Amino acid sequence: MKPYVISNVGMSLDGKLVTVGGDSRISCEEDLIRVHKLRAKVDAIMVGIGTVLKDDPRLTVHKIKSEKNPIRIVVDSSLRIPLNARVLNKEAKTIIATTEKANKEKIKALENLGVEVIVCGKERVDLKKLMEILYEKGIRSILLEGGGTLNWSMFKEGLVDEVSVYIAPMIFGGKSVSYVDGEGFKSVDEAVKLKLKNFYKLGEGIVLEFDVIK
Ligand SMILES: NC(=O)c1ccc[n+]([C@@H]2O[C@H](COP(=O)([O-])OP(=O)(O)OC[C@H]3O[C@@H](n4cnc5c(N)ncnc54)[C@H](O)[C@@H]3O)[C@@H](O)[C@H]2O)c1
Ligand SMILES: Nc1nc(=O)c(N)c(NC[C@H](O)[C@H](O)[C@H](O)COP(=O)(O)O)[nH]1
Repeated sequence: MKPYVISNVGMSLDGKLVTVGGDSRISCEEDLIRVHKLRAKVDAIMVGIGTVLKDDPRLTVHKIKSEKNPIRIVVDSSLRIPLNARVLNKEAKTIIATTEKANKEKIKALENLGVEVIVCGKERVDLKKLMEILYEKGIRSILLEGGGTLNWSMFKEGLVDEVSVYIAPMIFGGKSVSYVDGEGFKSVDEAVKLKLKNFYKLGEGIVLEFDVIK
């Protein structure tokens, strides 16, 4: 058994999550409210360490009123997370998923901050195993916020159930982080297939919502 996973991003029309210059101001204010309503509905929010290192996100519900904050999950193979990262603050519970490569002292330092460290995987975090562990902990829904590398692994492993994307009316061009990176599928047959279930204008952009066809 695994939690229900919703993948959400804000992306440019050409599918990028950030410009080649590292600027990721993509979602309009209305979309950020939509994202925080999503955050308020799920048990946990999950990102890769690349996102933490670039954005230093809080991963809490702060754009709308909410009684609780979801659990924050960071996938971080070699525990590169800085101890002063905002996602480690006291505003919500945080789980770091890492691998056997992780430095034991760093694990202790994180646990001293009240962070739960889950070791699962040798080189990279074993995401299938992680989903089972999180389900056993009572987590039934996860908002996967990216970035492109973690999104690839989650789609590749068939762990994503729903997709919602905000497409901003912008073209970034260049080779920067896209919605789903990684090695990619070789053929259309292998590609993840989606069923469009809703779409609507939001601010200057458009939101598309899909179910993943399993
Ligand atoms: N616009 C948006 O909606 C949005 C959302 C999230 C992130 N971003 C942007 O995306 C960029 C970060 O994306 P990224 O791809 O560099 O990093 P990422 O956030 O996807 O983190 C990837 C890292 O997670 C770790 N990891 C451990 N186990 C893994 C596994 N099994 N599979 C994959 N990764 C695993 C690895 O260290 C890997 O490098 C940043 O620039 C951020 O601003 C944008
Ligand atoms: N949906 C979305 N649209 C964006 O334009 C953007 N840059 C992100 N980025 C995802 C990142 O993980 C964090 O959502 C932001 O960096 C905000 O972080 P906060 O948790 O609000 O501090 N996500």
